[in-house]
Amino acid sequence: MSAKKKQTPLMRQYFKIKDEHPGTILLFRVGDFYETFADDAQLVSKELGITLTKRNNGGDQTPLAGFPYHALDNYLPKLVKKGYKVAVCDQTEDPEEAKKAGRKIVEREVTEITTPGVTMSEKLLDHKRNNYIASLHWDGSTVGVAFSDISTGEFALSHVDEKNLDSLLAAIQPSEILVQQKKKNKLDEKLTHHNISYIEDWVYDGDYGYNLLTEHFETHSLKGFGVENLKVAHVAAGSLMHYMQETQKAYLRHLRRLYAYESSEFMSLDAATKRNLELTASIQEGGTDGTLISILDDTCTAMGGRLLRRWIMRPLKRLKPVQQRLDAVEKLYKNTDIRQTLREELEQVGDMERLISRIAVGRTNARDVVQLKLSLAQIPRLKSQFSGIDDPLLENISSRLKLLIEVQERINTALKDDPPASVRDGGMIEDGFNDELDELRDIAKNGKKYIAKIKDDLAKEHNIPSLKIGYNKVFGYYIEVTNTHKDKVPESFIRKQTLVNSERYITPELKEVEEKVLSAEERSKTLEYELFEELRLYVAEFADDVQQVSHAIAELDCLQGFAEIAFRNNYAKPEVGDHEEIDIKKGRHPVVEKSLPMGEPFIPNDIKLDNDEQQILIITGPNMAGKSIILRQTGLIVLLAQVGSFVPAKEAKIGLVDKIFTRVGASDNLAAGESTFLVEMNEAANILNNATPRSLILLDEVGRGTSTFDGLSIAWSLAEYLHNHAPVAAKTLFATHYHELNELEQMYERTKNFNVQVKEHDDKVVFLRKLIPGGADHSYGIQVADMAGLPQVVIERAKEILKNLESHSLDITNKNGTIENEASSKKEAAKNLSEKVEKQPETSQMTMFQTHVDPRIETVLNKLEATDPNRMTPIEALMLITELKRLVD
Ligand SMILES: Nc1ncnc2c1ncn2[C@@H]1O[C@H](COP(=O)(O)OP(=O)(O)OP(=O)(O)O)[C@@H](O)[C@H]1O
Repeated sequence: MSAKKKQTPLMRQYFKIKDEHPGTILLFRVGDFYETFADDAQLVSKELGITLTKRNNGGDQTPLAGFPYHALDNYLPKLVKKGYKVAVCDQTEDPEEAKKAGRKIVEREVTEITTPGVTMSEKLLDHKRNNYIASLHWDGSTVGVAFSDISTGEFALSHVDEKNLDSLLAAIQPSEILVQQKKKNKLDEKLTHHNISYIEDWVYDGDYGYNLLTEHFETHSLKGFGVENLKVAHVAAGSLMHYMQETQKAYLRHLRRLYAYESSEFMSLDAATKRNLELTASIQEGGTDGTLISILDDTCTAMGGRLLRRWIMRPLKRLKPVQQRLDAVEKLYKNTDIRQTLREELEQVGDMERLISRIAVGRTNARDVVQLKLSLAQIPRLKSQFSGIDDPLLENISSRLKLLIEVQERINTALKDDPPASVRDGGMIEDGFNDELDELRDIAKNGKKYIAKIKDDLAKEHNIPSLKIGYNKVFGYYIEVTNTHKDKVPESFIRKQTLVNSERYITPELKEVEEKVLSAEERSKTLEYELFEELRLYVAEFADDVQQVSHAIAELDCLQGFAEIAFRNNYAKPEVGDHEEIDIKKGRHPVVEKSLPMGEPFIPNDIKLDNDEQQILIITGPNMAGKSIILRQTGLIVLLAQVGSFVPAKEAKIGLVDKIFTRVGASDNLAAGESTFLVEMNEAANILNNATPRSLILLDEVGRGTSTFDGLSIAWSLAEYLHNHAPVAAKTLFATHYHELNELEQMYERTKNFNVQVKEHDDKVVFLRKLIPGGADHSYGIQVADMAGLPQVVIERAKEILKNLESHSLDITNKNGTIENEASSKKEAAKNLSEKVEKQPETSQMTMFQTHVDPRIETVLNKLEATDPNRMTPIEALMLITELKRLVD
């Protein structure tokens, strides 16, 4: 609303600035308040629960909502957490200056825009996770991606094929994504679930982006960063740099380098797999309870915590770096003393990575700088721990731990150990650091002493023992005399103020001293600020070094964390190799084993998968038997191994996996507004199109989101496809309630049946949780329902119905002949069935589905069998159809 009619000068200024910052809430500083007007005021008042009032605007009443300036740190994060962008507009001159220059209102400028993806505020950042903003640019099916975390200085570029974009975004989980305005109505639906900011089209034109980057990095090209060839990503990176500069309004001197993010270096995990494996967020509440990271994070620093999250989201795919991490973990695992000391030292390291970012950009104070110094002081202690360890990765980390002594010393001599939070009020700089400052401080201090002396002298001279000297902003130092002694006051005192019980005066002598003290104090505050700025810029010059050290510390922290967890939770070092076998002995689920009720042991299981004999394992077993847990623990063990961690197993041989896919049938995706079954099928299609022989596929009751027959058919043909169609042939665990799938074992040589064992005792099921070869013959669904406490009458009735269904299906089976009746051996049976599948799909379907035949079909068949159409009148035929219709309705 930029009203063009008569406006007050203040409102005119407001609307001008507001128009210059579309899409943001403008917090407009007026005196001691941040105000919002018009539509912003309505919104802010609703979102923050603050009062909505009105302000006179040239006769009109403009809605107004505001809060005191000191509440900014409280309210601003609340708005940004709700997904808004917030621009802070400050007064950039003293009202006195404005008056002198003949301006009616002070000048104002937007000093910072905070958005979900671009912030340095500790109130908005989680110290254990990166806050990424990504930028996308398309060229055909190639997507140029740039992403950055401005709070740590990371800035990466990548090219991905459009179909892999989901996986990349799942790995970085950006809080905000930048897209060119003209793509607005053409975005893929998956992307629209992200927080998207649309950027003006011109930013994507020509060399603008590339030039912005080379200007910032002060280079002629981007060759030195190894990203020169990522042309499409240059445009994305340019728009990202443009956006970050526009919002931060500062020189981002801590963005020191670009790097190429090679998706091909990392195992691919799409968003659904990350969700299903509950890596960093639980499916139920979205929190971290019950997630892999909640078990695995034993890092001691914020930087380590963030890196661990990145590692978990991007497991490695190449052997050498995996082995290097595992070897380093082993060294630290075996060396408990060193590990414990390292942990103690790491506990003392602050978040250097974010400290240096704030210092570099200028959103900082002396406390941050002192904190940085204390963290740097830990480096020699960390380094000294490595002397006894012979390990290439740990040695490499040690060599990257630069001591940065000169920075520490400079901070040490410049700053007091416990400086105040404000940088404008003095008290930060150490005595003896700057001569002029020492002199000014002396004057201020002596002046105060002198004032105390004046007080004593006056009290004595005029015999007023209670005479006081005070200070306020309005008339500076004053003498205060209570009414009891009023008559003793000499004429030389100049009266300034009358209070209820006392009078206040000044004297020329007092004013003279005051002038000296105050100007010295003012000057020293300004000088302290200047000295602090000088120090800040000096420290900022080391941003790159501090970042490198931070990365080394983060890596060390993750490795020691893995070692500590392995030690505490009894994990084993996996044997990772460049082969195609997965052989896990006594594997456990890292999260479930920690959350079982007291006294209930976790039952470990073996899993062997390969590309020759056991490519597809069909896992059956009753509800609650533990099928899903076996699938998930296999996925997690493979993932942990490729992250470089020990694994919850007695032994594990892991052939490098390039992608893990996990699908759970009928998973809820109502938020996305899609039918659960459609989602399930989309996901299945995605697997078949992307899996390779190196992939691991975990299918948990896929197909159950539709009718039994459809579901079974889909599950069956999925398994067939995975077995038969090169290049898929991916290792697959298929948990299912469709016992019919067990027939696949007879037909396809690399398919094997397993079941999770249970025992029946007094009509109750006892879960043994053991995975054994062979298919399950029973579902025990009714017994499980009984255990869950369904009313007894429902259970009894269910048993009756089941009996009925089973006897009907038996009849049909007998009519068609069972596989066992037709064939003497299992092998032959398989051959028979496979022939049927190939030659006579209808017959084979009957065989496959026989235990699920609807009893109504049988009735219909019986009726038809007893009918001779040649002997029926048209009316009789019509009546028969009506009767059959009634039967099936
Ligand atoms: N190996 C195990 N040792 C101990 N408890 C286990 C084990 N596996 C599973 N459980 C327990 O059994 C519960 C059910 O396991 P899970 O969800 O895997 O069953 P399921 O066979 O997939 O069931 P459904 O078919 O109903 O989905 C788990 O939540 C866990 O508490």
